[in-house]
Amino acid sequence: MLKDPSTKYRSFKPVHLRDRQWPDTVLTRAPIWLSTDLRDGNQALIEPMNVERKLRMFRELIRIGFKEIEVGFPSASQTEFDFVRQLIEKNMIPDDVTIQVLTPAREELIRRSFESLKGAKRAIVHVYNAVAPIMRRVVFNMSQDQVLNELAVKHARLARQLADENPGTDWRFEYSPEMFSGTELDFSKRVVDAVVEAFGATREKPLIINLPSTVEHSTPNIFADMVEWMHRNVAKREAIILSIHPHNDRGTGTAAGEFALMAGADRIEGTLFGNGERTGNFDVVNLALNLYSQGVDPQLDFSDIDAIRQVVEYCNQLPVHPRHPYVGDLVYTSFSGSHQDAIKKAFAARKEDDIWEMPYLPLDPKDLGRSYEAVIRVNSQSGKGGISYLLEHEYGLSLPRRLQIEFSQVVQEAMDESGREMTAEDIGGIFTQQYFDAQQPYAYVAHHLVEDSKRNEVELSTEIEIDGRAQKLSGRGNGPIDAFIAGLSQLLGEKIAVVDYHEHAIGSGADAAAATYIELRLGDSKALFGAARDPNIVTASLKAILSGVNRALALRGSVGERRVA
Ligand SMILES: CC(=O)SCCNC(=O)CCNC(=O)[C@H](O)C(C)(C)COP(=O)(O)OP(=O)(O)OC[C@H]1O[C@@H](n2cnc3c(N)ncnc32)[C@H](O)[C@@H]1OP(=O)(O)O
Ligand SMILES: CC(C)C(=O)C(=O)O
Ligand SMILES: [Mg+2]
Repeated sequence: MLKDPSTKYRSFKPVHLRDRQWPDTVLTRAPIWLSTDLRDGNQALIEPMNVERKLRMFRELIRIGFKEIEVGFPSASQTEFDFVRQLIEKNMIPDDVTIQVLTPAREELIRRSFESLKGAKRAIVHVYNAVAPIMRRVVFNMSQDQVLNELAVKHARLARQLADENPGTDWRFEYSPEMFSGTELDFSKRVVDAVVEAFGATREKPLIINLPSTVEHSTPNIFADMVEWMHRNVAKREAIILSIHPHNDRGTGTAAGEFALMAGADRIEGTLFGNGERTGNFDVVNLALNLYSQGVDPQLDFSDIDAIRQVVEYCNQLPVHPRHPYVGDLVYTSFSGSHQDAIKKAFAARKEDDIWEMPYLPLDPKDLGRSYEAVIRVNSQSGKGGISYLLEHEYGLSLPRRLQIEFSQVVQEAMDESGREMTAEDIGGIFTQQYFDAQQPYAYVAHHLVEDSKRNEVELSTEIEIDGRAQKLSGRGNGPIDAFIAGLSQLLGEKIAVVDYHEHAIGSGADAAAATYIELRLGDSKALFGAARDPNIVTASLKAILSGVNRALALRGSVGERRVA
């Protein structure tokens, strides 16, 4: 029998932390953010950024508001080295921004990294070495003690010494026990405690201890437990800025980041839209906007998110997925009818300063520089709500409910035929053709209205065309609609009953027009709508009646039987 292939994997072990605190914590302020777009993001690209692309990204990160930016791995290549030099020599680092460089715990690479930073006002030197059992065994062939002493402590001392030799720079340090997520917790603690001592970290001059899920191995609650365990058990917590660096192998990088901040981390490293090794680094935009949509200022500016996406796509030469949280082309779009209906109603109910409570829209697209245009798009999954939303937003036409139902059937038929999405323009075109242009065979030409105030009546003389031939009508009634219906019924030899009437203004000032929707029944036909718009409100009503009559006749197929007086 074939062996079950899943047996070659092991399940992750839970952390014994019975009194864990993080599940009840609520995040109320932004963490310290570090962007590693120019390092971890860059090292994962098919074609790493050249200096021009790196500069473009660097400027964008500053514009967004990052105060700590990992600008590269200067010992990796001349491009990386030169980029750091350029930032320093051309004085391109704002006073409130600190650059950071990464180096492995290897002497020559640490020395080269310090060389790249010569003349910097401030800098963070980030030293890492792997600590996980798999790396100790297959890469280093070292015991725990050897990794602790010969990699971590020895190189921490070297970094400190090189800093002392270059006092012109305000040095800070970061140490990462790489593969923390796959390492025994007690060993991670031993390494971290030893490195904190080796760097001489104090409350006043703290060391950044960065705990990476270099590879995401477990559910995010386990990572949070590990971070809380470290937060509570390291020897000198007061001398540490506790940082985290999640990856996204299981697709839960954002959740791991959020939980770990709840678990006591002060700082988080990630990239814009989550570019990075394999499935990517933790997505800073995702978490920042999660905070924002909970009412917490993330201290990063994403008010023009599409412009940021453009820069990121240019620099990384990778597209951002259309469903990517907050930024994807489709993430503020509802296609399904019931969603559209709820959004339309919630927009109508919303007042200017209300708390944002919008079904299916966790965040106001306007806050990110997005318009409402793409919020509702209509395809075969859509209903009357979406269709009438588009007519209202794009054309100012506010259809009465029964007309929404009638018109959505017309649109559905057109969509079933074409099988494709309908744009607002398509829908506007169908509405115009079906209702406003329904002026054949009976077309409005002119009218004259005389009020008979004594009898509380009006007398209406109307000129219409029937298939292009002029025809005069006259009638009396309690208003122009009543009077016109009287004349028209006589002409047609059929009763016309007005079932419903709605009218509203479109636009204002000189360009204002009236839109009129009249539901009528011709003879014993089923009731249907006519609609018209015109700067003159009476004209709009008369045209709407003719639109309804023409539509009823067309539906009945009796156009040929009409009567001419
Ligand atoms: C999780 C992370 O993202 S960590 C950051 C990873 N990023 C990068 O690696 C990008 C930039 N890296 C590079 O350009 C190169 O890897 C360099 C320049 C750093 C090093 O290149 P090389 O010296 O050619 O080594 P290479 O990377 O191929 O292999 C690693 C070697 O270093 C050894 N090594 C790894 N860590 C250490 C260490 N801390 N001390 C000593 N040796 C080490 C490995 O055992 C291996 O040795 P071997 O060649 O004897 O088998
Ligand atoms: C160097 C470290 C922080 C890293 O990128 C990782 O472990 O993912
Ligand atoms: Mg990483």
